[in-house]
Order: sequence, then C-alpha cells, then structure tokens
Amino acid sequence: MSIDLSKFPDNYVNCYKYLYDKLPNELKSVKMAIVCGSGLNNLADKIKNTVTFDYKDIPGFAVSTVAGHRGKLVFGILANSPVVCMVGRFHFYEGHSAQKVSFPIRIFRMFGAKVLVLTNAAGGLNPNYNTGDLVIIRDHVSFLNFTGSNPLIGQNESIFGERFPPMLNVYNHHLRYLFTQAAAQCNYTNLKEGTYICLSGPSYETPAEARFFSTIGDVVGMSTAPEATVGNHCGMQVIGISLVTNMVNQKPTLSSFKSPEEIAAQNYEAPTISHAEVIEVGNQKAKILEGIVEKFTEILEQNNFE
Ligand SMILES: O=P(O)(O)O[C@@H]1C[C@H](O)[C@@H](CO)O1
Ligand code: HPA
Repeated sequence: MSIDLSKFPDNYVNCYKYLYDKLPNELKSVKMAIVCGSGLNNLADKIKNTVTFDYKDIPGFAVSTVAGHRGKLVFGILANSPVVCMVGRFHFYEGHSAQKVSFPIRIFRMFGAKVLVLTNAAGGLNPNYNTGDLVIIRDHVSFLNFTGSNPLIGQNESIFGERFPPMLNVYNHHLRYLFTQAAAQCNYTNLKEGTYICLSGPSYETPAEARFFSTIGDVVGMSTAPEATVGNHCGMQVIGISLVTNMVNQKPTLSSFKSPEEIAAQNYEAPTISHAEVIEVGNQKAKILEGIVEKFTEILEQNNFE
C-alpha cells in the first residue's frame, strides 16, 4: 500500500481498503478521476480492463437515486492510463450533505488521482450558446458554498488540505487549454468556455432567477461545485465540462394585465423543461464528449502531465 493509512480518518480508510483489496495491481493507483453527469454514463464506455463496483456496496458511498445516473464506480484503463470513473454522481437535492456528495473525490485522491474531470448537464444562460454545446468551466458561482453548504464545513481533515483553501484557480488553466486541443483533434467546433452556476436544485430556476443568473454566469446546474471545491482542497487539478442540454427560459412570466384571450390570440406557448429532456440530450452527446475525454487523456499522457 503506497499511502500511510494511519493518517486518514476511519471512514476514508474503510472505503479505500474495501476498493483496494479488490483491485488488480495495475489499478491500485490511478492518474485521473472522471465524474459522469446526467445522461453521460456512456463516457465510461471507452475504459478497458474494468473492475466495477455498485455504489450500494461501497462503504461511505451514497446511492444514486436520479434517472440517468447508473450508480457504478469503474476502475480501468483509458488511453493507456489508469483511471477511476463515477458513472453517476450524488446530488445535494437527493438529501445528501455536501460532504457526502463529495466524499468519493477524496477517495480518488487517496488512490493517487491528481486530475479530476467533472462533467455535467446544464442549462444554457448565455445567448451565444445552443443546446448540445460543450462548455469548459472557467470558474463557478456556488450558491451551495455561500448559503452554508460548503463541503469543507466541519473539522478540517488536514491530511487532505488546509483549513482556508484559496479558490482562485479551481479549474486548472493548463488542463483547460489541453482540453481545447483534444476537442480540436476530435474535430469538435462548438467548444465554449463559461462560468457555471451551482444551485441546490431540485427545482429548476424561475425566469426571474434565470435573468439574474445570466448576469453572473453562462450555464446553470445542480452539481460539480462541491466536487470541485473538495478536489481543489486536496490538491487536485480540476477540469469541468458542461453539456448544454437546454437553453434556460428567461422570458418574463405572463403579464397580469393581459387577458387569457389576448394571450391565446398571440399563439402563446408556455415554456417548459424536464429531466427527461436533459437525459435525452445527454445521451445524444455523450459519444462526442467520450471521444474528447479519451483524446484529452492521451494528450495528458503525451505531455507527462502530473
Ligand atoms: O449531475 P448533473 O449535474 O449532470 O445533473 C443535472 C442537474 C440535475 O441533477 C439534473 C437536472 O435535470 O441534471
Ligand atoms: O436548466 C437547468 N437548470 C438547472 N440545472 C440543469 N441541469 C440541466 N439543465 C438545467
């Protein structure tokens, strides 16, 4: 075993040992951890020589209760590199604490992962975006973090990181640049970069909230920031990719001064959004993202990225 387990809290040790004992030598240490967002399960399909665990069997893991999140942890080889992949993640709105949501990230760090690839499905706020676009996260605004649900609240586990971590470079610039190279090599031309707004969910935003969010960010979702916060705390280099699964409705709700007849005469169609739509777009685009993530892993290997 390459780390001194006596320095780690018991709940982390139990989880680490459970997984470690079941892994072949070539997967007992990994370079990269990947988290699949809603509908993006197939990101794991390119991983070879896999060993798969059900979340329900892993000590300390929550279970996935959301459609489009398979609930499997996959260790394996991607582009000649040992990786671990969460096929489905945990969300705060499922009733898990921010600490529980991000627990796996520290486990991945214990397994040696330095690079953390976070993917998510998100609503587009920036008018220059379209459904289906991939957005490299440049920075985030986390409503969870500043409303008292920062995952680092509680006793600081100093084996992982410092009490007051800076958040000035959470999303690593070099990784983001290399991701643009990977996308170009995969002939993907719709790559954007933007600020991700993290909400607790599960309700989607109102139009008024959406207009407000559009003044401070480009995409809005319900995940990623807790994992990025914890990854940053324990010294991981983080990259986040959002898939725009829907454009968020920002039009004001109906005026009180218009009669139902006037509204009907304008052929008004009420806007809507559903998780089924989110998953469908995720499924359609997972293949593209899968290819880019594989190429990205290959580029990291070529660059000896540590
Ligand atoms: O896990 P992600 O962030 O990809 O999932 C998004 C946010 C909500 O969980 C869900 C809303 O449709 O999709
Ligand atoms: O429009 C959205 N809002 C919040 N979270 C989301 N996840 C996918 N789409 C959305």
